[in-house]
Amino acid sequence: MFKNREVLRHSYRPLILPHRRPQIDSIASILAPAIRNETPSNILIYGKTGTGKTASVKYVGAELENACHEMGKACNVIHLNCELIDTQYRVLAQIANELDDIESKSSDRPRSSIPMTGWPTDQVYSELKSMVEAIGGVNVIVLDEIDKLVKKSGDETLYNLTRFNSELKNAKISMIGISNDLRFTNFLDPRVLSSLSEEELVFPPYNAPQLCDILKQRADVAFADGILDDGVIPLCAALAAQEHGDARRALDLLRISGELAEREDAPRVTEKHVKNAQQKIETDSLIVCVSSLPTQSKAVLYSMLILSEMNKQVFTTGEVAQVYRDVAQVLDLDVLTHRRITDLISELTMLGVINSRVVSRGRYGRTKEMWFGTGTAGIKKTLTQDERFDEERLNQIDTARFRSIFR
Ligand SMILES: Nc1ncnc2c1ncn2[C@@H]1O[C@H](COP(=O)(O)OP(=O)(O)OP(=O)(O)O)[C@@H](O)[C@H]1O
Repeated sequence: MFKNREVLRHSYRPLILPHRRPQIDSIASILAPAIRNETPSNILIYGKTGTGKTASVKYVGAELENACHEMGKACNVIHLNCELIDTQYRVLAQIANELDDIESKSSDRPRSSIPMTGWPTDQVYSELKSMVEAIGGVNVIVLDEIDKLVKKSGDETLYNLTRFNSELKNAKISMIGISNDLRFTNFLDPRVLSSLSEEELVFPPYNAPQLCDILKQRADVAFADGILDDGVIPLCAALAAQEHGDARRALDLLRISGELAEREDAPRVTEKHVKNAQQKIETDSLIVCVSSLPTQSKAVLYSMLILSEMNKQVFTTGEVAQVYRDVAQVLDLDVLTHRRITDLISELTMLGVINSRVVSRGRYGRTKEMWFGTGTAGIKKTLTQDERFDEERLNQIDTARFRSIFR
């Protein structure tokens, strides 16, 4: 089935990125001064998930390093993922480590010894400064998922990095921030924001024909010849285009469709495999979402499961609240107010764990009705894997009583 499955993985970096030429050209022209040993403007890049931001920045970064290398100019591009590196200390230490790795290949300068924890931040900062100064040239620091850094540690790191240039004589620093959530800019000091966003670029979502081109390019290398039915790529592209034009989702759909076909020894990948792949992705993400819920939300959800196991397809907030009180008691949780339960139900709806609608009951006012969209087996398994949802305790809930109330 597969010639090279790795090509469909997120980590694979294609040599050509269809439909990103304008964005790539913009980044390249903003970074071009590095070739003349001048400081490029800082860039803030924004776009929904899977719109090729990271891939495009890495592509231009590699081209820039090559071009500078050929012209004998010093230039380093350091790419940090702030989901993992989310404190000022780690950002500074990681930049130092990466510069070390790059430099140790081309010079016999002794390696820096900044540990990943332990030093006062001031010391890390001044060690990094002397290191950058010794290396010289232009250093482009890419802070991918920059919103995570700001959320965790505020804007101090960015403030310090933006004032770096004024303290350097022999070297230059420029920054690229990448994010799919612009709300983080509300937490930035206006001076930091204006410095970080000297240039701003927006990556629009891909539409279905564009996703088709991206998938075709990867599929040619990934799959054995003629193994994909004609409708497979257009269907993956259409489904991912509905999902805010996410190339990562499109690639996942194509890879999982192939894996499902392979597992059942099918001769070809068909549209049926794509539909099953879509369902698998949705179930998997639902399970990840349920497992990360706070305990009280899990208790509310468990109450809904009890109702659905009584063959109640649709239930109301009042019914959920009634069952919840018993669930909370057997699990030794504080019993929340009706108001809080209503809030948690709204959150579960927003997360897509349950469906709900508000219905009018004439002179009795309005009430919320809710129901599960997909099967509940995965949700139940995930909830009962939480050690606080002890089976023995849950068995103490008097479901027979509810059966008689809610008949
Ligand atoms: N134009 C493109 N051509 C080929 N592959 C692409 C293209 N755009 C994105 N991809 C692929 O889609 C996946 C996601 O892309 P990328 O990581 O660049 O998205 P992103 O916008 O940075 O997403 P996030 O905000 O979630 O980090 C990667 O595997 C990447 O190779």
